[in-house]
Amino acid sequence: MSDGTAGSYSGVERRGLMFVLSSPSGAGKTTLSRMLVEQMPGLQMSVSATTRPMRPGEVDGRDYYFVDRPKFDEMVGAGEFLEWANVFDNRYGTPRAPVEAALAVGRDVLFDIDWQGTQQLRSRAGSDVVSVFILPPSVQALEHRLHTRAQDSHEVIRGRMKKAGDEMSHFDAYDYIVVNDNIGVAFESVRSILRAEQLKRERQVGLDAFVRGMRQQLEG
Ligand SMILES: Nc1nc2c(ncn2[C@@H]2O[C@H](COP(=O)(O)OP(=O)(O)O)[C@@H](O)[C@H]2O)c(=O)[nH]1
Ligand SMILES: Nc1ncnc2c1ncn2[C@@H]1O[C@H](COP(=O)(O)OP(=O)(O)O)[C@@H](O)[C@H]1O
Repeated sequence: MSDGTAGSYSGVERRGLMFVLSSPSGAGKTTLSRMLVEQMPGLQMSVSATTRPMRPGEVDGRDYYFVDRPKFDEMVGAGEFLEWANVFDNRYGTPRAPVEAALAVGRDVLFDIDWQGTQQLRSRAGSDVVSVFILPPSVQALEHRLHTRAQDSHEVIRGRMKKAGDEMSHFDAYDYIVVNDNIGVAFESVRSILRAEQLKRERQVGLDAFVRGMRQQLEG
């Protein structure tokens, strides 16, 4: 089935993009990421490595690669990360190889990373990066969501609420801002952003040849 880009008609691949979602903890990026991967064909989630403990229900290799600090540092030393950062006293990094493999075949990659990682990706990949910052509708809603997720201790939640303001202060470095109040509305916004970015002229490699071919047919 065609995805509606010229590439899928002419046989020329579309240029893959790097789609980044960031937000303060609890604003909904994991939920939105899962919905996107389920509903957008060809979108691949980047699975990060982290030194933080696994939460109930998380699966190693699906949600994160859970590694200890020496292993993480070894990966840093071997240049295995596209970017990495310290977040909430733990380390998080994006493994380079799967991202490069996906982009090489024109697939889009979805990243759930913080503002520091987004900045690093942007400085490496420039206009191939599209970034969206997710805001909660209110501080009360954010705190409520962290408690109802029920996966972190009260102390951890307090720490994350304290850092939410810092994370939010970086909203102005992002291309798009979505307030996640109603999840269906927020999802539709994020999905539309991705779809529009996929259709950007500069991402559709081979348009010249495609249009030239049709013009020749019309003239001949
Ligand atoms: N720079 C960077 N940040 C990451 C990476 N993976 C996750 N994060 C960020 O680390 C923060 C904490 O993530 P997590 O422990 O899963 O908590 P949650 O945001 O409450 O679900 C979030 O802001 C994530 O976006 C990564 O590979 N690199
Ligand atoms: N729009 C929303 N309305 C109500 N609850 C939400 C909404 N979006 C996400 N949640 C819930 O809030 C909690 C935190 O969401 P999550 O996606 O884990 O956030 P993050 O990945 O940004 O930390 C989860 O329990 C999730 O089900």
